[in-house]
Amino acid sequence: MSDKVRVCIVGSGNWGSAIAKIVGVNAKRLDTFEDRVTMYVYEEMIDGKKLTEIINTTHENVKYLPGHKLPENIIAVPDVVDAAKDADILIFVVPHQFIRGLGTQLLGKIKPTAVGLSLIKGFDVAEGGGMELISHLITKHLKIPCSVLMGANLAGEVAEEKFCETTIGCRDMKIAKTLRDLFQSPNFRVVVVDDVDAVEICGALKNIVACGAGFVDGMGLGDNTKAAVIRLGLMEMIKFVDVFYPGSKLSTFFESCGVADLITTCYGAFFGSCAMSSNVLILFSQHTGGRNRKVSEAFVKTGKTIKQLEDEMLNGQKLQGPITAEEVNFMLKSKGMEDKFPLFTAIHRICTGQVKPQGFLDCLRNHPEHMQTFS
Ligand SMILES: NC(=O)c1ccc[n+]([C@@H]2O[C@H](COP(=O)([O-])OP(=O)(O)OC[C@H]3O[C@@H](n4cnc5c(N)ncnc54)[C@H](O)[C@@H]3O)[C@@H](O)[C@H]2O)c1
Ligand SMILES: O=P(O)(O)OC[C@H](O)CO
Repeated sequence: MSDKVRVCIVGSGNWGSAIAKIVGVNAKRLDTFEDRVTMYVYEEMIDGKKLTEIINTTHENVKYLPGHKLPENIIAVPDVVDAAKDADILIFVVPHQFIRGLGTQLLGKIKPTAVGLSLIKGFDVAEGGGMELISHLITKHLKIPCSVLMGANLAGEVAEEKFCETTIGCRDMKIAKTLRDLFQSPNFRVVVVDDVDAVEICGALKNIVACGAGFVDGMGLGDNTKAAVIRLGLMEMIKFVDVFYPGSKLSTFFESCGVADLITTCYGAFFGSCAMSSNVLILFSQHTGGRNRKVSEAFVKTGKTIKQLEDEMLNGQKLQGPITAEEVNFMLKSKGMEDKFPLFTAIHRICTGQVKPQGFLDCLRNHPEHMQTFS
């Protein structure tokens, strides 16, 4: 790369907007980068005004990250090609179901020397029952190398500048420093590793496990049960990487993208507050944390479908866990391997109404992890 590095953020949802706060500040602060950072915004009308115009005048994404100012050098652009065509670094951060469509629009329209960085947690279903990593899909379609950034990073907390860590899985260590510098801040600490596929798979699979954690909360089971879900989920994540992407390192699962992301997504903060009314103490409590956990808890408590709850609870934000479970199941089924990943399989069946949430306990009880044999 020569001259100043130009950056484009492809996506402006909850995470895209939170990361724009950090990237915007760093691009302005560091001489290496061009100040102006473009952000592709999927255009929509909010109270009769275009979201891009609102962002460019008020510097707030009032729909997906209300209450937080974006740096003024973040420029919202409604056309993805206009936003991306001059960029040296393309940060992909859209819900994974939209990446194929955007890739098609960008084909042949970006700099051939550009590099990609995917913050997208999910998979793509390949023809014939296989699955493709989103970073591989970006490389295949756009002919650019693509690294990944995944971690225990609830967007709201990152936007509030609460301390956290993240993991960059970098394909080419020559650009590791540039990528690290673009994201690192006092409260967003970056560790770069070279085990790229495992980093990405951790980010995608933890969303399935988060649904399991939500079921446990919905059924009123305790923290011990949830810890079992997290542990069995982690074991299936490790096995998944071992079987389908052999050669990865166990240490990657101990980075922010692994165990730490599982914990933050499956727990989330529990906020309590109280008030006095007619001498009666009223307690209010609210679970925040990950959307997958939250919606899955409501799924058990209300009996509504995941789609209904996504529409009702998330104001346009998108769930990744249930569709990732479906994509993983599609592949496991086609390979006759559903029983090797019983937790992922049960979560998919519960999300799609094939099995009642109460059936999840049977899955935990009968998990192969408990079927030791002794000679
Ligand atoms: N939100 C988080 O806390 C968080 C943290 C880390 C990683 N992630 C991951 O980042 C990715 C993006 O998540 P997010 O939270 O920024 O998004 P989000 O859930 O807020 O999704 C909404 C976004 O999708 C856009 N959109 C809607 N329809 C579209 C279409 N047809 N084409 C293109 N875009 C469309 C909306 O305009 C909006 O920008 C996901 O893979 C997610 O798992 C999210
Ligand atoms: O809100 P979720 O469940 O999509 O999770 C958000 C992030 O992935 C947490 O790291």
